[in-house]
Amino acid sequence: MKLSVIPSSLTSRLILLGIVLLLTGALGRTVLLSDYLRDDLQKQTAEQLLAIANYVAQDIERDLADRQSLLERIAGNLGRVTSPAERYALLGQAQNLNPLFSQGMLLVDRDGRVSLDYPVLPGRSGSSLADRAYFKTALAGKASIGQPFIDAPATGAILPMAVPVRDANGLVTKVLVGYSALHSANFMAALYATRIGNSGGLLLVSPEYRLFIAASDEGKVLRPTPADGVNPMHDRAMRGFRGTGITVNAAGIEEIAATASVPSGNWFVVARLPTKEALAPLERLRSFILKNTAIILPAFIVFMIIVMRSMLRPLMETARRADLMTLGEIPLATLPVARKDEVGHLTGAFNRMLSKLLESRAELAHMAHHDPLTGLPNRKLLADRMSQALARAQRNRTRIAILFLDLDGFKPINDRFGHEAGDQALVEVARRVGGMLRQEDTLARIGGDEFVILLSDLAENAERVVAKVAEKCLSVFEPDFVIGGQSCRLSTSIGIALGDADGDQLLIAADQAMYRAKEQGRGRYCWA
Ligand SMILES: Nc1nc2c(ncn2[C@@H]2O[C@H](COP(=O)(O)OP(=O)(O)OP(=O)(O)O)[C@@H](O)[C@H]2O)c(=O)[nH]1
Repeated sequence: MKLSVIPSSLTSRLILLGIVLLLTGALGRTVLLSDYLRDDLQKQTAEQLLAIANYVAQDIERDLADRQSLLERIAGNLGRVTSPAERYALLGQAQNLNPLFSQGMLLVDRDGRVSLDYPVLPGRSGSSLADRAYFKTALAGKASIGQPFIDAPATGAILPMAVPVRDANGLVTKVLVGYSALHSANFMAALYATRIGNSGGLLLVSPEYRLFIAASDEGKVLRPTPADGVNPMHDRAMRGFRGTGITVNAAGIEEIAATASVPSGNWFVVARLPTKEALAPLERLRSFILKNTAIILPAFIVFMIIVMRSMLRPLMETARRADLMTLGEIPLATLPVARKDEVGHLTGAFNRMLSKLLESRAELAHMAHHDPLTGLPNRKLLADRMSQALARAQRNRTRIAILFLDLDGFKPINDRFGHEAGDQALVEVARRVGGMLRQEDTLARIGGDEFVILLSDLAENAERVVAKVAEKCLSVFEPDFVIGGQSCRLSTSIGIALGDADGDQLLIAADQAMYRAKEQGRGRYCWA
């Protein structure tokens, strides 16, 4: 990802990250759930279809068994009567008691000719069934179910069933045939009417005749089954496979299918449902998650903006105040630590850094205004104090005094005892002279062995006061100095200037007066 597309604001980045996580989460959930649920749904659908197929197959099996046993009972009774009228009455009675053969019953002679039909319908009596396989099987002494056929469009497909009629010796004398309309209410009407889902349904298949015997889809009834190779699962079912599977039907639609046997008819029931429909809940779940995410997203963004702003407010405030400090719009000062979190930590660190900065700034300021050896104010600070004192003097009609001190014969001390010993002597001079001054007076070191005393707010008796200070100053040099372990004498020459106008002029005047003191023998003071 190019850096330029990442927003520079932390809030925007976190919101962007949140959106990415939210979308990834939604997408991840959709993909993972889809995979997990797809298998589950397919398995569950297959199990349900198998249960339906088994249930329908058992129902048909029972219907066939009921019909066969009814037919056998009637055939048994027929064997005991001989006159056509009695036989007709017997058939009528049986039909009235249990109308399982909705299209009636036929009594067929051994040569295949229909000798009796109930109810009497045009064209049936006298017709021949000699070529029908079910007739031949029944004639051979075995109950049989024939290939369904359509007699008249109104009745739909009819299923013929046949049983042998035996005489007292057990010989097959006739064949009793029963016709059931497949879609009659007490037969397979339910199968015809059953839909599984919107586009799924049931099929009853005869592998023997390669026919759809019954189907939820009326258009398939008595139509040939697909050719081999068109529908792999159908091919397996035709070869005897019973169970569940996923296949592609003749129309090219993938479907989940389950098969169950109807042994009496040598048929099998297929319960099927297009996979797309079976997995529809998955699609609904997917679109629910995506819609949900689309609804949540704006709320999430608003929530994130509010939370981020509230969490980052102290940070923004810290940055704002730090900006103002660097621009000099507010004084450097520590910031309040509002919270004990990372922002609080950062603010604390900022405060500590600021303290260090203030300390080193104070140190620098001190260094800029003080003599590093003696710690006394330097020439710059002296100039500041002089200008302040002069301003006061002009305001209050007072004067200031400058006492310019230059040590006498300091060079030989340096030469004799070394520079370090000379430094000690300078520090001692600063200590002694500084010690005899008042708090409000200023002692500055402005050069190698040059010191200046600034006395301010002097009134009428200025000369007397200043002279006294100059004398005291000379007196502090009277005790010997211990330099390099040896006692030495040290003195100073002092030039004094009094005034209230120009500080530089006062300094020059005091300096010149100091030179005169040197000329007059050193260890004394001279007035400018
Ligand atoms: N130890 C030390 N010596 C310094 C320092 N700054 C200046 N000096 C020395 O102080 C001396 C001052 O020179 P001068 O005032 O001409 O020497 P002086 O012997 O006092 O002469 P007069 O003022 O005429 O009495 C020089 O030798 C400088 O090297 C310092 O910080 N430490």
